[in-house]
Amino acid sequence: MDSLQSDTQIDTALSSRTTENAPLEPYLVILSGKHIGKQFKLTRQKNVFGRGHDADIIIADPKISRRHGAFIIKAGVVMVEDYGSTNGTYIDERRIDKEKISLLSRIRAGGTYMRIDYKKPSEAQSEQALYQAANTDVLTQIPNRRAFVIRGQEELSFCKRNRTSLTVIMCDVDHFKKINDTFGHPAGDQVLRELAEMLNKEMRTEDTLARYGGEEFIMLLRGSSEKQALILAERVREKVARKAFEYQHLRIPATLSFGICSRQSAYIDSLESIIRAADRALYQAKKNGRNQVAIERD
Ligand SMILES: Nc1nc2c(ncn2[C@@H]2O[C@H](COP(=O)(O)OP(=O)(O)OP(=O)(O)O)[C@@H](O)[C@H]2O)c(=O)[nH]1
Repeated sequence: MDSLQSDTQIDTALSSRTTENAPLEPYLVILSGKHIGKQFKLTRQKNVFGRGHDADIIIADPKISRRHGAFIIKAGVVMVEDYGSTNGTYIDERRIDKEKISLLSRIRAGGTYMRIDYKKPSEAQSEQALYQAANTDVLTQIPNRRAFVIRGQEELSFCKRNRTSLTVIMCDVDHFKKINDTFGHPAGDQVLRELAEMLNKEMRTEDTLARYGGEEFIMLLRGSSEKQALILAERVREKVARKAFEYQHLRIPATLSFGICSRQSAYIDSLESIIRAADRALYQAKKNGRNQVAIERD
C-alpha cells in the first residue's frame, strides 16, 4: 500500500469518526499474546516500546528487545521505528527500519501483533471493557473458548507461514462432579481459578491458554515438539496431584488428565482437526485411569 493511500485512510477515519469537541487520539492495539485486547494511548511524540521496565509501552514478550523500537507521531501520522532489535520489527510481515503505519497494517515485534487505531479515550475504554467481556472467562480471568478459536486461527497461519509445528494440549479435571458434590460448587470454582493460575504460569508469551469448557482447559503451544509438550503436561500433572487446593479450611485433592497432539504445519488440515485429535487423546487418558497424559499420533 502506498503512503498516499494510507494518508487518505487515516484522514477518512479521522473525519468520519470525529465528533464535536472530541478529537481522535492514536492508540496502539495489541492483537495477540498475553496482552491481547490491551490498548495503549500514544501520548508522546516518541513512545518507546519493549519488554524493559523503562519502555513507555511494556510488552512482556521474551522475543521483544528491552528497548525494541518506538512509535513516533509526526503531523498526525504514526510511524514505527526499530531500534536495531534482535528479532526486528515487521509491517505486514516485511522487516522495516522506520516506516509510516497505515490503518490496515499489522505490526509485529517478536511474537506480538499490533495495529494502530484512532479513537476517543472514552471509546477506547468502553471498547477495551467490551473486548474483555467478550473474550475473557469471568471465573478464571483467562481467555474463553471464543478468544481461543480466534487466536488459534492466527497461530495456525503463523505456523503454516513459518513451517513450524503447533501443539494442542487439552486438560480436564478428573471426577470434577464429585469435587462439587463433596465440597460444594464454590469450592469447585476455587479449584478452577487456581488451576487456571497454575497453568497460566507455565505458558510462554507466544502460547495461549483458555478455559475451553466447564472443567476443561486448552493450551496452544507455538513451535513446541511433542516431547516438550509431554514434559510440560507431566510437570503440571504432578504439581496438581501433589497440591491440596484450599477453600474455607477445606483441603481439596484434584487430579488432571491430559491429551496432546503435536503436528508439523504440513500435517495440519485445520484448527478443529488438531483440537479433535488432542481431545481423542484426552479421552484415552480418562479411559486408561485418569491422572495421566496421553498422546495422539495419527
Ligand atoms: N464448580 C463448578 N463446576 C462446574 C463449572 N462448570 C462445570 N462444572 C461441573 O463440572 C462437572 C463435570 O462433570 P462430568 O462432565 O461428569 O465429568 P467429571 O465428573 O469431571 O468426570 P471425568 O471428566 O470423567 O473425570 C459437572 O458436574 C458440572 O456441573 C463451574 O464453572 N464451576
